[in-house]
Amino acid sequence: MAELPVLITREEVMRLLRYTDLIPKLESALALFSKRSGAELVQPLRTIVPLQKHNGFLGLMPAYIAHEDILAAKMVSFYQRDPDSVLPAHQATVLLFDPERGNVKAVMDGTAITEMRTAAVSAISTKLLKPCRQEVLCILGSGLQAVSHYQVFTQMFSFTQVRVWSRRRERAEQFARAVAGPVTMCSSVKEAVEGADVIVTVTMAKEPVLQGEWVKPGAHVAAVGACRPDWRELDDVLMRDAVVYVDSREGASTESGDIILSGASVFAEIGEVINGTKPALCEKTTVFKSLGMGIQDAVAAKLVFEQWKSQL
Ligand SMILES: NC(=O)C1=CN([C@@H]2O[C@H](COP(=O)(O)OP(=O)(O)OC[C@H]3O[C@@H](n4cnc5c(N)ncnc54)[C@H](O)[C@@H]3O)[C@@H](O)[C@H]2O)C=CC1
Ligand SMILES: O=C(O)C1=NCCCC1
Repeated sequence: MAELPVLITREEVMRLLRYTDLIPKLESALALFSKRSGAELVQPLRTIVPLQKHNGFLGLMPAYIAHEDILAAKMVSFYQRDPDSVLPAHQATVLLFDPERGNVKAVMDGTAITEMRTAAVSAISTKLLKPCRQEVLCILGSGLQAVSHYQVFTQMFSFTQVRVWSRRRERAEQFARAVAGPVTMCSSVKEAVEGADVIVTVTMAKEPVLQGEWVKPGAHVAAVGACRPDWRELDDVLMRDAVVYVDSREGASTESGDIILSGASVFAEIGEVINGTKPALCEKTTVFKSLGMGIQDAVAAKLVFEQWKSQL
C-alpha cells in the first residue's frame, strides 16, 4: 500500500519555495518545452470547464517531465468577482505524483505556487527582453499577482521607481501596505505607464486597460491577465506595434484574447529565446503574453516537496 499523501499548506509553500531555486528550474522547463521533444515533456493544453452559473472556470493542468521524473496536476478555479466580493478570485491545488507507482505523494496549496511561478516567469521574460535600462516598473492591478510580481521584480532588478495603478485607490493603498518597499500610487493608467521601462498587467479586465499609444517605445510588457479567448488587457495598437513573445504558442492561440482578437502574430516562445533559436529583440517594444503552464507548477511543486522532505 502506498503511503498517504502529505498535505502542504499555503504558509508552508510560501516558506519553502524560493525564487532563487525556482527561476533556474523554470528556465530549464521553458527551454525543454520549446524543443517539443515528445515523451520527454508532456503537457496537454489546459482543459477548461466553464462554470457559467457562477461566472467562473475550472482549469485542469497536468504535466510530466521525464528526465526529472516529475508528474503533477494543478486544478485551479478562477472567477470574475464583483469588486466588493470577499471571495478569492483564484484557488488552486497541486497534486504531486510518484510517476513510477502512480500514487499521490503530496497535495499542496497551488495558490502560492501560481502566484510565485507566474511572477518568476514574467521576471525571466524581463531579464531576457529588457536586460538594461530597467528604471521604472509599472504594475497595473493590485491583487495577489501584483504583490508576487513586486516581490520578484524588486528582488531581481534595481528599479528606481515602482508605480501601481488600481481601479480603486484603496486597493492600491492596501497593495502598498502589503509590500516591503516604496510604491508610487497613480490615479490613471496613462500616468502610471508613461515613461515606464517595464509594465506588468495583472488585472481581471475583460476589455483593454493598456493602450499602445501610452507605452514608451522599447518598453517591455509582461501581460499576465486576460486568459480567456474573449478577454483583453492590451489594445490593438500595442499588439500590432510590439514584438509578441508567449509561453506556449498552442496556449496563446487557444486562450489569449489579446492575440486572437487583435490578429497579432507570435514572434517566439520565451523558451526559444532561452534555447537561442529565436532572438531577444531588446531594442523593440516587446509583449510577453503569459497564460501559465502545468510544467511551471510541476517544477515548483517538486521544489516544495524536496524542501519539505529535507526538514524531516
Ligand atoms: N498567466 C498566468 O499564468 C496567470 C494569470 N493569472 C491572471 O492574472 C490576473 C491577476 O490575478 P490575481 O492577482 O490573482 O487576481 P486578483 O483578483 O487578486 O487581482 C485582480 C486585480 O485586477 C483588478 N481588476 C479586476 N477587474 C478589472 C477591470 N475590469 N479593469 C481593471 N482592473 C481590474 C482588481 O481590482 C485587482 O487589482 C488575472 O487575470 C488572472 O486570471 C493568474 C494566475 C496565473
Ligand atoms: O496558469 C494558471 O494557473 C492560470 N492561468 C490563467 C488564469 C487562471 C490560472
